[in-house]
Amino acid sequence: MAQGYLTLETGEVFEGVLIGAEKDSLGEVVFNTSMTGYQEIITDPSYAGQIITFCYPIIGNYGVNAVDDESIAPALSGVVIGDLCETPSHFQSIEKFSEKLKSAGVPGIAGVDTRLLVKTIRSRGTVKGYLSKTKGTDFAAQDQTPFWIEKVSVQNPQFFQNNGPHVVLVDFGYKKSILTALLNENCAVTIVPFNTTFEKIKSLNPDGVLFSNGPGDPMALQKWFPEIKKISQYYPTLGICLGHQLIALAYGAKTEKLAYGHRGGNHPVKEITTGKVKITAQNHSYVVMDESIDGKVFDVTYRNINDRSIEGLKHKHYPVQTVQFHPEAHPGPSDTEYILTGFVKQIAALGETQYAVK
Ligand SMILES: NC(=O)CC[C@H](N)C(=O)O
Repeated sequence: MAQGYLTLETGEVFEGVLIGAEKDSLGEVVFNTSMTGYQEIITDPSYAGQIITFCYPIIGNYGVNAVDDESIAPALSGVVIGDLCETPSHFQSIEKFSEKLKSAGVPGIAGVDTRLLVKTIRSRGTVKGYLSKTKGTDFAAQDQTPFWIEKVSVQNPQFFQNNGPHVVLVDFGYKKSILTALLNENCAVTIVPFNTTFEKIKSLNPDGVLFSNGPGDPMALQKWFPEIKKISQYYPTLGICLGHQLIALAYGAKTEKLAYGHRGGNHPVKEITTGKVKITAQNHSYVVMDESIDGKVFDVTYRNINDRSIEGLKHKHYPVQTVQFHPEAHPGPSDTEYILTGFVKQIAALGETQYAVK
């Protein structure tokens, strides 16, 4: 295996051996603290454009299976790991982690002091990094931030027949587990491209709308905020992660970037109404700013225990709720699965009573 380097924009260089696809890569270097779930993490479309550092030291030990991918193809820019296991052991394993990276066209670097790298990101904030056989790069010349959502969203609507309520899933880069959770509740689901208009959604006659997770800065979708607002005023709506941020923005709130994001499977959030703490799966850089919330429009439903950031909103008049964390889990705990099942129950009940605005 060839020697390689991860050069940070701030000048630090980390050495290791190159794995996966043989190509140079530029990305935002982030870290995930989950102890398991590397397959779900690399296939989560929200990581598009990012180089993920796995904090857990051994990666690859249970291989890669045929069922846990969260999307058709990984969209991330690279991985950084400590100890790569090339002798996986698990009854479902069909290939090695390094083989998966290679076939998916994802470059990586192993044998890195990931603890030091994570400490560096924690002190510097999220920085860009360059993965290559050689040290360094001209970041200014390399730099361009594509509109990732366009690359990961479906091109055309996809319909899944079922005998329960009909949910339109607006795809900014949805995780398969969101679809699976809806199908498990017997929902019929239409997945639509991120730029689907209110009128088009109306023609699909849904019982509820779910705005998915997705990569990048939610402000990149600014021109769609009026459509998002209209849709959520007309249909019972759930927003997950990017979907949460978009709904908040559509109603006039603001978002900001965290120093190094929340990514992992053990983020504690408090449910305000009950005072109960749930352990959640998270993967985000941006948060809705507290002071930007209009208390006449939204109630804050969840808060992060570690930094008190907003983790959920509920509209005061419309049946609209949003969560910054991932109730569909995968990877991570399913403490908050009730949010998805509750949404389906809610739209089924509203459908029966002829939801007033509709
Ligand atoms: N998982 C997500 O939907 C992430 C949302 C957004 N891209 C962020 O980083 O904050």
